[in-house]
Amino acid sequence: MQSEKLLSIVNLDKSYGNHHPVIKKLSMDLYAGELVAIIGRSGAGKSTLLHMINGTISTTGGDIIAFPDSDTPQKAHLLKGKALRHWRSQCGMIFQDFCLVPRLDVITNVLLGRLSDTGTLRSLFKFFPKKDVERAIELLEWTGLINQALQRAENLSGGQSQRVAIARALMQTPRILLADEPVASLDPKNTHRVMEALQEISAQNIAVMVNLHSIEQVKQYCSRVVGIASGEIIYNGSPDGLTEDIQQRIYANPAS
Ligand SMILES: Nc1ncnc2c1ncn2[C@@H]1O[C@H](COP(=O)(O)OP(=O)(O)OP(=O)(O)O)[C@@H](O)[C@H]1O
Repeated sequence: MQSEKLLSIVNLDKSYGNHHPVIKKLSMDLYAGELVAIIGRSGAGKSTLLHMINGTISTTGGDIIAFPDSDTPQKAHLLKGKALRHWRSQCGMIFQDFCLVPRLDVITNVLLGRLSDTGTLRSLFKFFPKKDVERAIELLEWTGLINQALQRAENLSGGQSQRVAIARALMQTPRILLADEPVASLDPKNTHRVMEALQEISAQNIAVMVNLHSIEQVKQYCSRVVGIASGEIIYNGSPDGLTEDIQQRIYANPAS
């Protein structure tokens, strides 16, 4: 049975100001349960793509359709205010530098994933509904960090911090998780734990889209890979089909 299509990106364009376009007529779909790697040279447009999906960077042209086959498809790139906040709760994001609040304890950092629903003031005074606290505990158990729940986030290692960031993103029970170079600063052991966590998330029928720099990681963990060069898709398919020739085209110097 075909998985549910969660996202349809159609002829997406992006230019920053009057500069050359960084994303050009890019089209791709995303399905529930996939772990899709986005690869390409530095500057190829990978982060820009993820941020446009999440609504933190505006688009210049084209469409990002959320839940295209549902009864209520939405143009995600046009959402504002409450509707945009709701989309971001359905489409979580994690980053290379984790973006935790260092002086807050680990469990509060996870609970901050519910900020849009809880409200800033309540969160500041650590008033969280019981069901949210129970969910945060569950997520910390899953990430193997329950013993660190009351430690300040600033005392965690990079790998632990990234797992907390993942738990925080999962607090909203998103349908899609976007990960912008989540293992770029991690050692091999922590990279493995984070990539395994992303695999487990996709196995829960969540679509995961991850920017990666290592072909080895793509082949080891991902179900599909999209190779981008200068804002255009060069390859979209199985990691096994990523031949030397295709890799050369993806990583070719744009000036050559
Ligand atoms: N705010 C901005 N204003 C102008 N140009 C920008 C801005 N953000 C990104 N760019 C440019 O857009 C292009 C794509 O950048 P982007 O960060 O999306 O690439 P990337 O593939 O994620 O690179 P990396 O792997 O180094 O993170 C680059 O040429 C970059 O310099």
